[in-house]
Amino acid sequence: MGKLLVVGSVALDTVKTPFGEVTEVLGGSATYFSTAASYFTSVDLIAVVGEDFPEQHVAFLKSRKIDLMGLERRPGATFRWKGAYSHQLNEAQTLDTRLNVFETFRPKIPAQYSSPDVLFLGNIDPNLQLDVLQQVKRPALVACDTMNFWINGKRDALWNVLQHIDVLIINDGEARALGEDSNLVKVAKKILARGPKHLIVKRGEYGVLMFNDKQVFGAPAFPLDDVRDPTGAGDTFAGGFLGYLAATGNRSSEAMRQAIIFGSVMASFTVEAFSLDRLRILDYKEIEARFKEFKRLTHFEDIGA
Ligand SMILES: OC[C@H]1O[C@H](O)[C@H](O)[C@@H]1O
Repeated sequence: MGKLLVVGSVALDTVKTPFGEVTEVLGGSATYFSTAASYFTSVDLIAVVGEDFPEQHVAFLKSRKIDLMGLERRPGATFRWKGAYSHQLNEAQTLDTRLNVFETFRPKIPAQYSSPDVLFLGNIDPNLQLDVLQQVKRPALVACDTMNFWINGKRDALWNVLQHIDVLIINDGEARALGEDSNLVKVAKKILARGPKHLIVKRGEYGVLMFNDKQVFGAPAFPLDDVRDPTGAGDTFAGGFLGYLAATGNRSSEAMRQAIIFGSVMASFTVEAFSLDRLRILDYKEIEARFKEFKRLTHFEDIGA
């Protein structure tokens, strides 16, 4: 089982969707990512929280066997995010962001974490992503996320990061902004020419596309009776995807496709409830069962010669 290192945010979220609202619940990109990945492999987490971060959340992350040696607790308040969704549920409207201790976060990689098999650089300043890369022995697989704020504000630093990574995992809006084109196929060609071997484009309810120089693979989002809160779905996808690849150590195109489906399966559970509430009560048998349902959902016969 490979070691997976993640750097990103741990937050307290206040979220409103047409199906309810929650206040100051557990959130953050690294939280969703590491919880999803913990169903497949062992995870080391690098993040920062303030003095006010509830002990029960630490206990939850520990219960998932996530290594928290790299979870810094600093004087001040934990990062807070407030968002709302319309009936569309595809895009969050950010109502308030309080970076608090996250504003001065400078990830320090403990010696014990410095040789991961897989590294996920969550959505932080690209200069910090580069700094993390310099602190570790080059893992077999490096993936990263980003957002429009960095695409527009620190484009050169971001392109520099992309030269050093294997997989870029972003949503369709971010991909179009980075590739400066509305056509995702053209965007993928542009981005792949600049470094990453694979580009994964998350398209919310439309699923996900994976591009590399040989092929394109697509998976739908799993059709669900109840979608209550899409927060963290993309991070959960990345956690399932990289968790599975870290666990198997296999980088074949078959394994990459399975990983896409495991990522989609994990994201489909996250959106069924607010915060990490569905992931908290998930067991591996449910993950396998939904993986198999996915296979049935997307299977069709060849028309023959
Ligand atoms: O990526 C999801 C996270 O982004 C926002 O920053 C929230 O903290 C939320 O949990």
